[in-house]
Amino acid sequence: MIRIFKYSDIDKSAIFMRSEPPANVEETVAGIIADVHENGDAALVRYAKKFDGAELSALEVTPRELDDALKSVDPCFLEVIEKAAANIKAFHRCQIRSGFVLTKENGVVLGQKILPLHRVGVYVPGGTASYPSTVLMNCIPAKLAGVSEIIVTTPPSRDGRVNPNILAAAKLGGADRIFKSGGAQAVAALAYGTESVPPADKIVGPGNAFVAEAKKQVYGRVAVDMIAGPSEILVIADDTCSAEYVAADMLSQAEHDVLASAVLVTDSAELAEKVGAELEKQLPALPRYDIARASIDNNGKIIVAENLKQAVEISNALAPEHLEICVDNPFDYLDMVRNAGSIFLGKYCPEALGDYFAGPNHTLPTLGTARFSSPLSVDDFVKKSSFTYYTPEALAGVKNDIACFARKEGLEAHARSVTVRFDK
Ligand SMILES: NC(=O)c1ccc[n+]([C@@H]2O[C@H](COP(=O)([O-])OP(=O)(O)OC[C@H]3O[C@@H](n4cnc5c(N)ncnc54)[C@H](O)[C@@H]3O)[C@@H](O)[C@H]2O)c1
Ligand SMILES: N[C@H](CO)Cc1c[nH]c[nH+]1
Ligand SMILES: [Zn+2]
Repeated sequence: MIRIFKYSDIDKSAIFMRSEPPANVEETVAGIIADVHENGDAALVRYAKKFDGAELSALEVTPRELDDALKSVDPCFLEVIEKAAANIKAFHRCQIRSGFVLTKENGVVLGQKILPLHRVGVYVPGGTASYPSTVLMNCIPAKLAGVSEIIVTTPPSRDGRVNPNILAAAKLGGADRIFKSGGAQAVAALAYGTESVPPADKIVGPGNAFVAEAKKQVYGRVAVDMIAGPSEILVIADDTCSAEYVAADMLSQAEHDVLASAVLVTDSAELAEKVGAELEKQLPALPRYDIARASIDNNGKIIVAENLKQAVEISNALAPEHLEICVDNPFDYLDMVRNAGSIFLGKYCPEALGDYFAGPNHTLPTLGTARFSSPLSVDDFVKKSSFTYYTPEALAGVKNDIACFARKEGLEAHARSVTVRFDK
């Protein structure tokens, strides 16, 4: 049963506490990373057996496997992912930035170049569900940025294959190579490289607590996008909302993971009770009942606030991955939102729209990291270089300033590297 809190009456730490990851996740992940670093492919094959129940003879998906899989995919599904891909492309195309050049009258030229990353690893979750949508959400912005090589890695199913729908999305999204490896071991392979898996410059994509922890641990050796861990939804709703819709939206994220979190913040004690009852009504019909049940019981919350302004403040403090503002005038509240990965406005904007179709990215910061992280975007797949050009006359005009600055730092060689050009 979900817990209902009255905001004014309770200890705030109970509200702001996040779900605890499994015990020893840090040590487990550190051990797996060290093993993959040392033993390469052999460790990946061993973990595929241990965690995914798959006996692998090769780690990479072959062109033949890809072709066979594509033939087996439902043609209606192919049409759907093509429509979704078009929406995702249209949205992310607006994120493409070009460099700039600043020229001054004295001949100085300054500028910034934007360069795509060379090789990117995309983690596609596949433990308890399969996520072709994640393939599109990660490969499309990488492609638009101009990444040269996109490596997808995802857990194999027990028969040693990759779900054909994932392969179809990988083909559509422009993935260059696909590997059968999941969890912390896949992240380690992308960070260090193995005999089969080439090391990536950056690892992107969401995953469970093991994947999120592994990305934290390899950060520095490679770049990572963000902590995109177990899914979260926070719904702000008033008494004009349908309890049925609100409960359905909460369950849509609860079903991802026992560690997922679904929260309702409302100014109506009546809606709070109704949504609590509605969750109980809808839960038993879900095929992923056990996961959603555990998520709602352990991490679900309904918070009754004094008014909707306070509801937005509570949401800002929680910094959820997804925020739904289910009221009649949602745009009235948009400016007050400070921390949220992706915001869904109005009563006909269930979060699943964003998971699959609308266009904005669904790889989003979790665990309160929306305070400082952004949704995955084209920006994640580029880096910048700046450039500077000075004429002799322009350098002469600033030589004394630079020499003065360098000497104040005690760096005589810096000063001389400028003045030497004018010593004769
Ligand atoms: N934040 C986002 O943008 C976003 C998007 C999509 C999905 N998600 C999240 O991705 C996650 C998907 O999780 P999943 O589990 O289905 O797939 P997953 O691919 O993330 O994890 C499966 C792998 O976890 C590893 N693992 C499982 N138990 C382990 C253990 N005890 N010790 C070591 N490793 C272990 C195994 O290697 C397994 O292959 C969910 O939490 C979902 O909420 C987040
Ligand atoms: N809600 C997930 C992000 O937290 C994304 C997703 C993919 N498929 C379904 N949902
Ligand atoms: Zn989802």
